[in-house]
Amino acid sequence: MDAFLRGTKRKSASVTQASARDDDEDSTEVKLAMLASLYPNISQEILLDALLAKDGSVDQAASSLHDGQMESPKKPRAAVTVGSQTSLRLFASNPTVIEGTGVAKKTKLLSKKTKLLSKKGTTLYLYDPEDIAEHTPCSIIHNFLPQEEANDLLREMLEESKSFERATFKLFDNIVQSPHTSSFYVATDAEVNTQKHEYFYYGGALEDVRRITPQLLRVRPKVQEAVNREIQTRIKTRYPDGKKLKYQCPDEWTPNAAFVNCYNGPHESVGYHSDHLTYLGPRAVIGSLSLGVAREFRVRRVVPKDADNSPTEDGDAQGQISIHLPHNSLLIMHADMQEEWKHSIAPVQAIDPHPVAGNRRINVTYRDYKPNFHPKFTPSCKCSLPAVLRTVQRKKDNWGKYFWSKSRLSFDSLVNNSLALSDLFILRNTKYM
Ligand SMILES: O=C(O)CCC(=O)C(=O)O
Ligand SMILES: [Fe+2]
Repeated sequence: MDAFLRGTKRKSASVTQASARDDDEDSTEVKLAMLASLYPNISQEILLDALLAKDGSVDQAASSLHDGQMESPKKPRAAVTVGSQTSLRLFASNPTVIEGTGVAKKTKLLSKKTKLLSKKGTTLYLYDPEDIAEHTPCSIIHNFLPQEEANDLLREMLEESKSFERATFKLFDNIVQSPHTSSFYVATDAEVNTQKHEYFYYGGALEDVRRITPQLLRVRPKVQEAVNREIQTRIKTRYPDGKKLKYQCPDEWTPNAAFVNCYNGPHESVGYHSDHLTYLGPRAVIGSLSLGVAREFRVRRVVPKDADNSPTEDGDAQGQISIHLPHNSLLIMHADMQEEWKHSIAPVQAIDPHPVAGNRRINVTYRDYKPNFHPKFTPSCKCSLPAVLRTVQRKKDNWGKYFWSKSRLSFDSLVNNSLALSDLFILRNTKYM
């Protein structure tokens, strides 16, 4: 397997296209990039296995690789196919697999009351919208658009993606490239200009910002309507007392920007991350439309640790869940996703080609950039670079609190660079309470 992050020694190169993802101290992508720069000849898959085996510790993974403890996996990993659901039986404490295994058949996998558990070190595969809503902070709508509309958007984005580039960011002296290509779309020329000159993503400005295309525009109100409906359902059915979460914006979700990702072939991917909150604000909701080749969207909860570094819940709470994302499905990442979970698109050995897209998957993430998180309100750190809005994910003390952190041009220690640790944004966003 090709290394999916390429570390190229280019000391003087500037960061050309940063990412909208929040590659924080615990980002798998950054850790993999560090390992890849230490072991450029070892495949991404082995590096990932080493990281997982050492609970995400780069140091320990590096020494196990150095000592030759990690071997190439003997068996290739399974391809993403739309076939039968088998894994769920391993995880459900009282599984009731009722019917159906085919591509198009709706498979009712669990009775509603069944307790579903993911296990540390294994992956729980979910296909059914009810299961997904129950066990993750996401909901999914299959066959979201009329078929022709989905294909029109897919064709348009396949054409656009011919000129997409890999996001790059700087890691030590290396320029690291993202393992897929992307571009960013906003509504007006003025917004294109503002995005290029005022917004700041992971140490750099976006160079490739485009005006929204006819098909992206056509689909946008449908996404808006569906996402707002799903938000209300989520609030009523899942949140404590049927009330929105603390800090969740009460206003209608209004998509005004879209990141579009293209994954060309089975090895293109994106590592575990949470999305940047700096311009979306706390409790961000994202509408993510998948087109073309079906891929797996993997999610896992981030369980905070005590002061003595022991997890506050048993390890299984962090088990990986895989959500199947077929062509024309709309996944909604709800308000508890970016703060408490991480997500990724895993590389696979093989894919089922799509009749229109061939080996490509297009993903459109519609986002609501909030006016009161405009860059003019973003505080700067001492070195006068704009700060980044983050939440405390790992430590039980202060867990869930928001803070403005120094933006890292290189891989610094996040904690030492924090500007403040407080609910400070509330000062100007009281309605979020
Ligand atoms: O491709 C996907 O489904 C996810 C993309 C993603 O996580 C992102 O753009 O931040
Ligand atoms: Fe993301």
